[in-house]
Amino acid sequence: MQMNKIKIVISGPRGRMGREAVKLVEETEEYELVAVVDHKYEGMLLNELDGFNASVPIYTDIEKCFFEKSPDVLIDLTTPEIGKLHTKLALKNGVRPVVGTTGFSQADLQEIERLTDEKGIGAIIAPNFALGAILMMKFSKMAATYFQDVEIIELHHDQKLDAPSGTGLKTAELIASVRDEKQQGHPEEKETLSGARGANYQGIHVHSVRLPGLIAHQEVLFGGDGQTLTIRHDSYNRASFMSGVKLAVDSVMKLNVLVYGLENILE
Ligand SMILES: NC(=O)C1=CN([C@@H]2O[C@H](COP(=O)(O)OP(=O)(O)OC[C@H]3O[C@@H](n4cnc5c(N)ncnc54)[C@H](OP(=O)(O)O)[C@@H]3O)[C@@H](O)[C@H]2O)C=CC1
Ligand SMILES: O=C(O)C1=N[C@H](C(=O)O)C[C@H](O)C1
Repeated sequence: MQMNKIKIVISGPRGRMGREAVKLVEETEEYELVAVVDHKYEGMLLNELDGFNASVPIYTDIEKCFFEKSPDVLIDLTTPEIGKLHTKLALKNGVRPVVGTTGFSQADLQEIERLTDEKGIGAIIAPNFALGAILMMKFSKMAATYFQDVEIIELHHDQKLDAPSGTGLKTAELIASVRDEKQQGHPEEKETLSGARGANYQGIHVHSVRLPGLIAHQEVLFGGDGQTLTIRHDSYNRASFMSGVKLAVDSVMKLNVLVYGLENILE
């Protein structure tokens, strides 16, 4: 009996994450890569570019791609502005988005949720696909019920466009959901150098480090009476994100709502 494959379009295939996602889709028997979306190379085949084997068309017009290829799922790994646009266009065209792209605001998430509800199809926005990072966030939320004082340090490569990272922000949101807002540090503390205390999400300070040599890392530091607890996760390559991409693609086919964060579907 012939299996119905999940038809997938990847947006941002030449990027650091996009290349890994192309490999994942090619290597997964139940998936079919039907096209890719880029902002250049219209009309070419992906395997005409260095480092690719897949003989699928490259589109620069995502709606034309959806119309001609009727995919089930869009995997978006682009930039904050393009990722938002692609997610909305996917939903408007009945395609289920799996979004790794970060830099979405609360207003963006609300608009996307409104679209999923209107269309009755699922979407997944995952600030981090790495299993260990999802556990780091879950453990941090758990620890925050015992330790109210916490600071987040996220560390990334220096080509990253958004700060704080999607993971840093999501971690702050999860912690804030289980603790009362509080001001940390001395009530009269003053920054003598602007930004010294980092960004502030409901009293949680988030510090963003950008350096060559790094990939994706985060420490969540909790302080209590005479003790600290540090929860740390490190991604040393982009393959670390791919089992989460697969989980998201498989899950989105069964959803009819927006899921923001893989912690909501990880069993
Ligand atoms: N959720 C997760 O687990 C992870 C999320 N990310 C996020 O994924 C996103 C991509 O990261 P990364 O791969 O490192 O970034 P890259 O910069 O390596 O890749 C982005 C790609 O998108 C391309 N692009 C730009 N505009 C368009 C467009 N209009 N249509 C299609 N493609 C376009 C870029 O092309 P060009 O280079 O020519 O501009 C580039 O090839 C980021 O938002 C990052 O934060 C990253 C890692 C893990
Ligand atoms: O840009 C990256 O590289 C990453 N982005 C995501 C984020 O903003 O949290 C996930 C991971 O940290 C890598």
